[in-house]
Amino acid sequence: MDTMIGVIGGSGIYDIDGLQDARWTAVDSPWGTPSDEILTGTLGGVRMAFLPRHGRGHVHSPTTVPYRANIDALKRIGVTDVISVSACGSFREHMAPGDFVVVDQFIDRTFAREKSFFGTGCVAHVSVAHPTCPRLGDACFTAAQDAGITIHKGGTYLAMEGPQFSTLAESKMYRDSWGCDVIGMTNMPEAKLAREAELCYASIAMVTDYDSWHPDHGAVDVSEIIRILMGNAQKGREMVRRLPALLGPDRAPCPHGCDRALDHAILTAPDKRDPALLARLDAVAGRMLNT
Ligand SMILES: CSC[C@H]1O[C@H](OP(=O)(O)O)[C@H](O)[C@@H]1O
Ligand SMILES: Nc1ncnc2[nH]cnc12
Repeated sequence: MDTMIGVIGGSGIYDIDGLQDARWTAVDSPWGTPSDEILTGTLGGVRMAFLPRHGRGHVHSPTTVPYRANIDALKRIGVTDVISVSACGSFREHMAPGDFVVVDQFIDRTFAREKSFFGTGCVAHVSVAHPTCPRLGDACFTAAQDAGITIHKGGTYLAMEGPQFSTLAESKMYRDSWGCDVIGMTNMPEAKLAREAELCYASIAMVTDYDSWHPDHGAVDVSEIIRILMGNAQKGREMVRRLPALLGPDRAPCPHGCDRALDHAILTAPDKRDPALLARLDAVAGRMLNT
């Protein structure tokens, strides 16, 4: 199978550079309109796809990002591996603004979003015990180190609904009681949906601030976030540029089974399945439903 690296760019990242044969293409999805057109091309002989999570011009809020359409559209055009790059606040002194974190766990506190491709007429339960792909995360870690970025391996991301930042009490609870390392508003349900779509998913959190717990930093200040974000975005592009050489054009099955997540997940009996839902699942779950 050919590798196709899909990059979902968060706040501050609305394109990537260096792609050969770059073109923005509208992709139709039965799950709605994706956040924007998708920028496709090749980098070092590997096919690439880039989707700005909030759309060019930052149109979608964390709540209204069309997460299902985005993941479906990426899978539909052949993406095999998804790298999410996101701005985040930090709960750890040593994860400083400007640093990157390879996220490997999440606590999902979002509540106003569609979180599954499945439902009445085709019920499925996938495991998200290990919600990210270590193979992909390791490649990002190496790429970032090669680019001279300070990057931390492993971290728990608290996904909040937003759009407001946390209260001081919430910030302290997430840090002290819940053991979270970083906080953002978008990686859930994105990571869960990627797993349902059998896509390898790695999340790189780019620290912009210390949220509100830090005694020396006080409240989160968007103008300061934007300033840090500009530097982070350039570093994020440097990391992405190095990924094709590390992942290569030929893709073996994922050693962690991300691409087989649906093997034992679908519960609804074949004769009870809703044809309309099955039709919408053509890209996400076609491997399981067309047999
Ligand atoms: C710009 S501050 C808040 C905003 O930034 C993050 O977005 P993304 O995860 O897409 O980089 C955060 O989750 C909030 O949506
Ligand atoms: N402190 C914070 N909380 C939530 N999302 C963020 N994105 C960037 N900084 C953040």
